[in-house]
Amino acid sequence: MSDLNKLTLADARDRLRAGDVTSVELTEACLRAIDGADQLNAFVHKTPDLALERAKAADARISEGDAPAMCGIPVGIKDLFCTEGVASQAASGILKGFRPEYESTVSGQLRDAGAVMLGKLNMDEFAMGSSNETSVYGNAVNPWKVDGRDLTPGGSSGGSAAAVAADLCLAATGTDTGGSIRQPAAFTGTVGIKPTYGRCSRWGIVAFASSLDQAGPMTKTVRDAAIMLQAMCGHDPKDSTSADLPVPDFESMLTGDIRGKKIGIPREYQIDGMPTEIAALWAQGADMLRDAGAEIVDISLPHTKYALPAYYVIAPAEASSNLARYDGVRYGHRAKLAAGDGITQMYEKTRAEGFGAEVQRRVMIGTYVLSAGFYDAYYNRARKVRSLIKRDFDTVFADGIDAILTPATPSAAFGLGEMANADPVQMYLNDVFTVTVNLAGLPGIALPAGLDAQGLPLGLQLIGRPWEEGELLKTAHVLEGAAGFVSKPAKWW
Ligand SMILES: NC(=O)C[C@H](N)C(=O)O
Repeated sequence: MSDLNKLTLADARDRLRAGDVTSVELTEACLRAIDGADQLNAFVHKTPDLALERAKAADARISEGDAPAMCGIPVGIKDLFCTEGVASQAASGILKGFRPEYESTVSGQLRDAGAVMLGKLNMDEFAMGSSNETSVYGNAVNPWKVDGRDLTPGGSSGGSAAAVAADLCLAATGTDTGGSIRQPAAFTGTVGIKPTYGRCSRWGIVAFASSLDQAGPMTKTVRDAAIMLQAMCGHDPKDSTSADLPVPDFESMLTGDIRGKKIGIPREYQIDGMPTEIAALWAQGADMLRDAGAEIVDISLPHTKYALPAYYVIAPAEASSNLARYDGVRYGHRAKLAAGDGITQMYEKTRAEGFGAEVQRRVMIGTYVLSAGFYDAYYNRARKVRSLIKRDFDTVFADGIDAILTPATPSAAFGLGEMANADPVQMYLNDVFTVTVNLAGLPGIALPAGLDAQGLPLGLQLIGRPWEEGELLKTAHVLEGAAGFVSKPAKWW
């Protein structure tokens, strides 16, 4: 059977359970697709032998009637997740050759549920970036193209998004610190959900900014996101911020009924220079939800404009602390030393060689804002702003708002090279609609809702109340159905 790689996760699950198809067949179809897609540079470490071994084990489980939903499903894992015995580099030169002896909790949960890892996916170095261009492996390429121009798949989970959009895997893991799941999803016509902070364990995921980082699924449909998220959630005593809360059956919540829900439209997200197509799509999204029986309410989140500067103080501050561990002693790369070099030169040379320019920039910014003379002026201030942003959301939710609708990104996918060489702040502006959600610890989902005039996908974002991913997925599912986005990129790779 050909084209099995094009199935949705839900269809594949149903067909596996019905005995229509085997995990080995699904896995082989994905491995063929991956081998034919080197130009996309999405998979940076392929594990075909391991995948086939796991697929056979999954088939055995399914035939015994012991089949959790993810059993036998071929997936890609972002290079930020530590995977036992398999290269895990966070797309950084400093982790070259690192093969963890342990598995991250989330990828371990997927493995234990029978999911089949096909390999590791490209990303921005240490998840710092919005275009995948800071990767030590070179950037992944968006399967969507216009006028023969290569486009970014977004970042940092750009390899995950490209792989799902190009049907190289049925679904992938991503992580999101300031938009890294939702922006690439929007750029590639795929679905990505960042759950509430604390929903998915961070244990074994290379840390960027620990108070913001969350894992989540990247999938072809909202239903697939519900199924995969279920398998990624749960309490983990190894992560002190992991929530000890029951995980609802997300898929069963996709009832299609959102009558009476109150959807907020925040006026501060109407930013200067927003492309008219994005403004129009946003308005259409609101109309679709209204037509489905929701009430659309204008709301205000007054501190929104301070979110981006606060994020780009807090995230680098935490990164500078987290990345201090890469010193040439414990992990990966160590610089060659000259005669007479001491430990200080070893640190300096190793870190100068091992980290790329964006990572170095963030370590320097982070160190600066945490330094004794500037701590109050920058870091503490940013933390206060963060509290105000969270309070904005608390207020609208207390007023009865169930979810908030915004654009996912301020533009469609841009050309590779277009922003990488510009002022870094231009790149940071990509996160204008997404960082508030991380700062407030809320769940947010991006889903494809239309095409721009050039034929590129555009995404909308829904932001939910804390711990209400099920309700958020329900609303997203209705919006997905109404938007009827079915386009796929034309194959050129
Ligand atoms: N990690 C993320 O969520 C991506 C964000 N654009 C950043 O560079 O911080």
